[in-house]
Amino acid sequence: MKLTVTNVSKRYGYKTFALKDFSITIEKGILGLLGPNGAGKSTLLKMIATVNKPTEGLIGLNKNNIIKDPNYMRQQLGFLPQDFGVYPNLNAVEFLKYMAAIKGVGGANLNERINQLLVGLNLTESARKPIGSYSGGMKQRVGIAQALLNNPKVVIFDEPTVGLDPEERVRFRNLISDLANESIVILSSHIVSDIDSIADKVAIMKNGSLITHGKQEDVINQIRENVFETIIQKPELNAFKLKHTVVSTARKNEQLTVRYLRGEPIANSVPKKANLEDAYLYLTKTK
Ligand SMILES: Nc1ncnc2c1ncn2[C@@H]1O[C@H](COP(=O)(O)OP(=O)(O)OP(=O)(O)O)[C@@H](O)[C@H]1O
Repeated sequence: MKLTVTNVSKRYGYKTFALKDFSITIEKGILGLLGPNGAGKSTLLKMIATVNKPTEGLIGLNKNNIIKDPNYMRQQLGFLPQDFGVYPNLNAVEFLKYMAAIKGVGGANLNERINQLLVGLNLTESARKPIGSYSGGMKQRVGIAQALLNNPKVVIFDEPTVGLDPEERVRFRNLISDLANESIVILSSHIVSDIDSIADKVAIMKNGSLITHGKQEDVINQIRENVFETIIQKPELNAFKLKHTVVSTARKNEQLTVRYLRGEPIANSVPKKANLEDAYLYLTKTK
């Protein structure tokens, strides 16, 4: 399995470039796609999922041009779009059967597959209730289930963990880590903690461009000497933020322990081991 995005641009109207000359090669495993709002993540994922077309460039799957032959991708694709909608009057089982029919998934194993997904996503108790009565997180889990119905070889989740509580996030991680042995799994988020414990590789985007792409440890290594901690007085925080990118603050009485990314080094700072959150902020905010 090899997905290649080559010099892809997407322009909306005359001026807005959602994606600019974007290239990436994606192989089996989990890729975390990170970027702030408007970076172009959804635009990229929709084009890979063949529901939007590039203005320029090529997208290929195993050397097949999927812009010309979208069905090659569609046959092996599972997609959870960001704005996924459900039919509120159907229950989860009915909805999954409906989606299976549309995708052309059938056969003797369908009921068993639906059952597996309902168990894997903790939906069995509510499976016979109309989806309209579900919480946002439950609807999202139905969306995840429909993406996995056809045992896809390319799985695209656009912001899959939106609305999921911590326990469900863990469940989601377990579910997709098995998939990654055989498939390309791409998940987008602007929340680093959704990605760092799960993704083999990460790609960081900003303003329609790829800033970096690689194994997590290699991306983190790029900024390894730029993370510091220091203690300041609470009223100093705003002035401090003008000079430095602050990753986090912890309050201790009137003092703050501040984790920050180096602009200019300041006295009494202690170097810290960088993590993916630091790298993401460094690469998207300080450049
Ligand atoms: N249909 C459209 N028409 C015009 N502009 C669009 C359209 N879709 C996206 N854009 C613009 O393209 C840019 C990238 O949007 P996109 O939704 O791909 O970003 P994103 O990284 O997914 O952001 P978010 O995290 O907010 O979902 C934004 O400036 C957005 O306003």
